[in-house]
Amino acid sequence: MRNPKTIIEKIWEKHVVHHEEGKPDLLYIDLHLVHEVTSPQAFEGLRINNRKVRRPDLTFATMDHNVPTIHRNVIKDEVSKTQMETLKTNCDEFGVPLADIHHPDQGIVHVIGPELGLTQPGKTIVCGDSHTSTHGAFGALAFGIGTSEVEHVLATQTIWQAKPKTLNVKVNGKLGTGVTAKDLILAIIGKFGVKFGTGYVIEYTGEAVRNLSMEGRMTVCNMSIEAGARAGLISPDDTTVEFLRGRRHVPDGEAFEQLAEEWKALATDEGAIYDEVVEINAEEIEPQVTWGTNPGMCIPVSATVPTPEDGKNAIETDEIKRALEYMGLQGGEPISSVSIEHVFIGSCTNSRLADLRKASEIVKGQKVNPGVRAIVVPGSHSVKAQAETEGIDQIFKEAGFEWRDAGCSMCLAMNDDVVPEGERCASTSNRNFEGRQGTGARTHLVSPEMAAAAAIKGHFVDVRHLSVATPS
Ligand SMILES: CC(C)[C@H](C(=O)O)[C@@H](O)C(=O)O
Ligand code: SF4
Repeated sequence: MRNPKTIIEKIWEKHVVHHEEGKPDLLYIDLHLVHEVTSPQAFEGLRINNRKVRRPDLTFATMDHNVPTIHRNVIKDEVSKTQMETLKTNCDEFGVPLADIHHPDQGIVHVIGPELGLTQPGKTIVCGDSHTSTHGAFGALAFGIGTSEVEHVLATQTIWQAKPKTLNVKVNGKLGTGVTAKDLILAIIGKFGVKFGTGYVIEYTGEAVRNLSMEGRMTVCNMSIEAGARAGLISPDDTTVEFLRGRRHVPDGEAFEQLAEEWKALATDEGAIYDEVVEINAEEIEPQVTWGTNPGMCIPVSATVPTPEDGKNAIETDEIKRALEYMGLQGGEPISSVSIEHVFIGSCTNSRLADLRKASEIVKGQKVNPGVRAIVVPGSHSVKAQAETEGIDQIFKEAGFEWRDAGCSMCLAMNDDVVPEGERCASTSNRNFEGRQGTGARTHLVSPEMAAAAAIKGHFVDVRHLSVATPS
């Protein structure tokens, strides 16, 4: 091959509408996803300027951040209510398809895109939401944008973007039994830090990445933003093609086979050069638990919480001290000795059917620890319905979990699902920032399996050594 290219370069080149040396490129956008929080001012801008949505057919909206997960019609918070009503009015007026709160397609925007087959390899995908990187799992160039950019894309179907640098995160070897995609991405961020991706689009490669399911790949790409990256993606392969086969927005028959070949040809060419490469060995990764207030503050479940003395310099020492204080930890205690009061299984990181299935395997026949309140919030209406068909809801309910309707929920506590001040939550979401799940709430990020095990035991446990038969 003459000029081997990364998938990032290939997608970029296909979408440049206007290029001027030394300036950002104007990129064509294939799919614009919209939710209630970051769109109101954008639509208002169109109205003021008397503009239309240029391609309503390439735009898709849903309600996810604010939606109640019990009593769908009772929206107590006025801001939430207004945002949802405004989205409905805007979509009606501008002709944008909307999966509203009662629609069977409703769900977290990053769960329904792939589910409906709207997310496809090679597409440029944007949304006024940082975790748009999730869609990169399909070999799409997908990134979050701000509200003024949402308006620009609505009006023009294009966006100004500086060409990003490329970073290859190569994951060698195989993940061990009981070690998940969530543990992999936490370990990556733990090793390289929350800023290592700044200015880059990451491509995840290597044996462990190839072996991941599409759900696992979405979990990894979802958290690219927590590494500071613009986006994260994985070159498409047969796993990608099979996930998309038969989905609503992909063609069928011969047209699909042809498209599948085009998709696979997008994969990074042998010998393509990245601006930067980092490597990690999958075999060394254990199930992870975050102990602090950013996703990089994570340790293997067998480890002890760091102390300020572990800081490599004054800044780090200070960061550890502050995080320990917020989290109500001493430092030096085994993370497995830390007890929790809440468990949240949900969010665009880990609320897909595969996540719920795996968590339910741990929960089956067990009881939620009496000191724990545990909730499961499926990522979409469709995930919920499928889980119910499989009896997964029953497993959770019999164990004492609450089984909710789809939405972002306790991931960021914009609805009623809040962790009270000073209380601790094992959460399958992607952010453990101060106040993320409620003022003063303490979040520990884990995989769905680890969250399920913590719900049963009341503290963190290594799922690999979990003896579910002997409750402790
Ligand atoms: C509300 C939205 C803008 C925000 C984001 O961009 O990520 C939210 O989804 C989050 O996860 O914090
Ligand atoms: S589930 Fe959480 S991370 Fe994902 S879009 Fe909603 S609020 Fe953001």
